[in-house]
Amino acid sequence: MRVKICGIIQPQQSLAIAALGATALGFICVPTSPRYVTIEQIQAAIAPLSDKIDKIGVFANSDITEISHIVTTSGLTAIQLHGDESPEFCTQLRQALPQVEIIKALRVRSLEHLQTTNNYIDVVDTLLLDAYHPQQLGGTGKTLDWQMLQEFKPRLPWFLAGGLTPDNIIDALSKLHPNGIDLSSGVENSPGDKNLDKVALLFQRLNTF
Ligand SMILES: O=C(O)c1ccccc1N[C@@H]1O[C@H](COP(=O)(O)O)[C@@H](O)[C@H]1O
Repeated sequence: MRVKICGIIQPQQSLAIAALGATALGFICVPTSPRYVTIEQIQAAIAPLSDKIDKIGVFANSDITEISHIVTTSGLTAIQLHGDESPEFCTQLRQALPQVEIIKALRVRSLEHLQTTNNYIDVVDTLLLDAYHPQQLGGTGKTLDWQMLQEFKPRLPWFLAGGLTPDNIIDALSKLHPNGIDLSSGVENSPGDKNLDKVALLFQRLNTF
């Protein structure tokens, strides 16, 4: 299972989190986020990492020129689209960056809204489900209604996100079977400052599951 730790700012934490077992690290490229990182910060955080670690840039409603510039200059290997990007936008992004994994995040508002993931099946590689928050785009610590996801079995691999912590992860995985999990605020001291003890506890619990 893929394990993504998102919202990393400090280069030394990226290496430590990869060493603890993360398969993917996420970097927030959304300027309004308290976890926002510049291209230079991403380069510094990525430099010591092995090629086996996925380096995912998180964007929300950015244009293709900007995404392409950040991805190609920073060394990111995947793009997470966390805004209101349409399937047509994803198709155009794929044409611009054919080698890069595209992950479409959906901030799920309802069971009906969840069905919109069907529109992305042919145009992205991976789906990600996060909780809806009326004021914030992500990193909210809010959990999804896991019961609502019981029947979610898309044709694409998917990440479960939204309010996951070392304390609720086993409960989540006993109810749902995502291909990956994504944690941010549930393993940090303050926005962007990850708590390495919580990350270690997460992997300890995952290893016994
Ligand atoms: O973390 C942020 O600040 C952020 C800002 C804008 C878009 C997405 C963001 N983070 C994403 O939020 C989810 C879940 O976070 P949490 O575990 O509930 O804190 C995750 O996919 C992050 O990539």
